[in-house]
Amino acid sequence: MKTVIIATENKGKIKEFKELFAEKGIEVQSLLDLSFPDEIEETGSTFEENAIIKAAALADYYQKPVIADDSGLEIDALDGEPGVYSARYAGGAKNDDANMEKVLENLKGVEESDRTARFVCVIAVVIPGQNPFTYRGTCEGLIANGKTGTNGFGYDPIFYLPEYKKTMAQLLSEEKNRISHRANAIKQLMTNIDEVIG
Ligand SMILES: O=c1[nH]c(=O)c2ncn([C@@H]3O[C@H](COP(=O)(O)OP(=O)(O)OP(=O)(O)O)[C@@H](O)[C@H]3O)c2[nH]1
Ligand SMILES: [Mg+2]
Repeated sequence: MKTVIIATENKGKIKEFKELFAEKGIEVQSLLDLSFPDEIEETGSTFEENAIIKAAALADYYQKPVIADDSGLEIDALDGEPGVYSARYAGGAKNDDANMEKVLENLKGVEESDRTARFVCVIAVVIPGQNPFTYRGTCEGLIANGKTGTNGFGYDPIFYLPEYKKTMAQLLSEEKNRISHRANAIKQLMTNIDEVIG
């Protein structure tokens, strides 16, 4: 079976990458399967920069093609926050519940029509000796007034999809994997996947 290395330690992302790549008969190896020795600092100011930083760190070390996902939530009423800081919005350790509480607090009193937001997923591909390239997928929705649903990860319980009348966390994984920002970016990546898995 062909294998692709993904420079992530986020279990929610890994599950979705495994599901979406399994459909193509490709196995996924993540930072949870490898013994990469360093902590990767996400010092970029865009999803593209951070995704390239993560993929390049592993591609340099293993001398193999590597992909990475940098993603997050952009809320229009908060000028695009939490954006690249989505994982650590409430500070310190990554805590999905604290992050969602902070978003809900910051949007108190904001009317439904002004609660527009999108998930963004940028996938970077770094092949040793070549210029990196990226793919960007998005998914539009609204920030709900509270949390609903238990599937998915991150901000999914407060991300409402008017078309489905459900939050992202109420969708089955098959449904999320058809419409999500990550699914959208992976679809674009698949057009070039032979280069990445050699
Ligand atoms: O509800 C959500 N559904 C999603 O589908 C989703 N995708 C991303 N996010 C949020 O954005 C952060 C990414 O930050 P991020 O790209 O730096 O990843 P991370 O730090 O969690 O792991 P790594 O890949 O860097 O190892 C994550 O932690 C989440 O809070 C999502 N939230
Ligand atoms: Mg991260």
